[in-house]
Amino acid sequence: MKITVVGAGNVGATCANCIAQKELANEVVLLDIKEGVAEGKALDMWQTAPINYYNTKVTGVTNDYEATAGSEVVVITSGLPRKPGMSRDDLISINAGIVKSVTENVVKHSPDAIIIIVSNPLDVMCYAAYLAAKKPSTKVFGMAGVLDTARYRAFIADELQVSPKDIQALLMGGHGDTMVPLPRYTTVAGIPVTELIDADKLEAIIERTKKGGGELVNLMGTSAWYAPGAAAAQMVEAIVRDQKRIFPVCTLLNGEYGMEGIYLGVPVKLGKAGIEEVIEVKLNDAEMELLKGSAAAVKSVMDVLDGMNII
Ligand SMILES: NC(=O)C1=CN([C@@H]2O[C@H](COP(=O)(O)OP(=O)(O)OC[C@H]3O[C@@H](n4cnc5c(N)ncnc54)[C@H](O)[C@@H]3O)[C@@H](O)[C@H]2O)C=CC1
Ligand SMILES: O=C([O-])CC(=O)C(=O)O
Repeated sequence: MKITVVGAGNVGATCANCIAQKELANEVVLLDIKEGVAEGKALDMWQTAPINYYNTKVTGVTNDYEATAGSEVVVITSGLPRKPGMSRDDLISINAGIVKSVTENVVKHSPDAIIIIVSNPLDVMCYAAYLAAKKPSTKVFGMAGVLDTARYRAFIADELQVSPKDIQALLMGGHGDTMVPLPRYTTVAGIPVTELIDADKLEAIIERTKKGGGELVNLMGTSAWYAPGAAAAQMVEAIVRDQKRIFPVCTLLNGEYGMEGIYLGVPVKLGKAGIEEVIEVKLNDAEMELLKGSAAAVKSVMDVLDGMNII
């Protein structure tokens, strides 16, 4: 089995490395447009195989989609990351064209592949890839919620001084500052988080989560990669091992949550077929208002994409 990661930058290389270390495929192909970069990073990774004891062959190519042919899963990370002072939405003018052309090339060589989008602005890049791929939306979706809930769970673990393994959480909406962490659906080893952390502290954690990407951009001058790469690899694992994991994933809504024709983060079941089920949890009025607000923010960026007339 072959898995391709497009974009051998910070996130793509990290994701490919996680996939190889978990031995999720026989071969991982890393593709980039920058001459030699994917080849170099793949070679460097492959030289960790004798140290980290894995067999997955990692190869790198410069824009050669022939080498990606027959991939079962393709992760698309190509595109610009933001710099301090920018929002993810500011990336649309460049990244929309990149995601469109990459998706077309991917589908040409791997028509049956499940495509996971990582490039930002995430929700709208999923929509762009869906339009370019001309495939069912169950096979074209995006990584954001796994990362955003991981940040939220890590902050809760810090606050309570407990293992991050014991924090379960749900977060919905777009991958922007309007995302909706849901404390009512957050537990610590089954205990509602609201019984363990007081409301003010929980609110501060929620606010930090919503701006979690920006916090890292301000620290590093570019955006995060360890957790994003690992999060995308965890989605790949759920698919190739048919795990039926329940993750928040950016997916096209077809009436769920009263919304239609918009990519938004909601809980789904992820397995061999891609998105096997969209799960509709009950939201109270306040939660629903927040979700609608987040959807409105995504919709305004979708309108920018439509105005670009590239797809
Ligand atoms: N969905 C999420 O939660 C997250 C999304 N991101 C997004 O992921 C994207 C990648 O971020 P980084 O890896 O940090 O950036 P990076 O700049 O380190 O890597 C991007 C790579 O894409 C390559 N690339 C550009 N155009 C290409 C094309 N047409 N074909 C193939 N490769 C191409 C570049 O040469 C570069 O190596 C950004 O848009 C960033 O905002 C980053 C973190 C989390
Ligand atoms: O913040 C960014 O620009 C990158 C990203 O999506 C994240 O780390 O959540």
